[in-house]
Amino acid sequence: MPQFPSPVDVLIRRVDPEVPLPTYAQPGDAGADLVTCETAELAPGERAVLPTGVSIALPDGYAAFVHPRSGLAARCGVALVNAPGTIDAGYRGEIKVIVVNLDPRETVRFERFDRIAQLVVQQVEKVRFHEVAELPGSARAAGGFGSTGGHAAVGGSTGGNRYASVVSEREGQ
Ligand SMILES: O=c1ccn([C@H]2C[C@H](O)[C@@H](COP(=O)(O)OP(=O)(O)OP(=O)(O)O)O2)c(=O)[nH]1
Ligand SMILES: [Mg+2]
Repeated sequence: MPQFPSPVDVLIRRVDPEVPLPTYAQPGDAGADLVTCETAELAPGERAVLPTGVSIALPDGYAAFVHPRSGLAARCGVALVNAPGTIDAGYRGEIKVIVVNLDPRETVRFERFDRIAQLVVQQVEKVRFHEVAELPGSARAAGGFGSTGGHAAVGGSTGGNRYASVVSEREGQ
């Protein structure tokens, strides 16, 4: 039988006395689902900061990350503005989720205790920065932002190394 590693203990406080605690929907899930305590209606393009009804105290050396739910993204176009949101170990306030409705047409409605995001708890390294005049060389050097090509194409092009073109360019505007 596979053994699950033993879970890390995290203190949690209900800010809303009725809120269900975050739960992992399936064994082995990385994220525990967070709910909204408020109903909210978001028109296309609208955003909201939704309270989850919980605050936590993470052990030093850990952080929690508020990730989007793929089902909400795929079915409703709901994203997190700051994905992933960072919950610092020292933060004792209520965890909030900054949602945005990216659907161009449909209004999205959240009911109280709908699951809106998922919390992934991870160990994080603290670094000490050492200033230098020159950094050591690397194969990538300063290349980035698409320097290796291979992006998705739009408008029926199949070119492997071309970039998606913006609509105004395609229409000659
Ligand atoms: O999605 C999020 C992101 C952040 N927070 C809380 C926990 C986090 O510890 C604190 C600060 O977050 P962050 O560092 O991302 O925000 P900031 O704009 O840098 O604010 P600050 O100056 O308070 O650090 O806000 C949330 O509740 N939800
Ligand atoms: Mg900050």
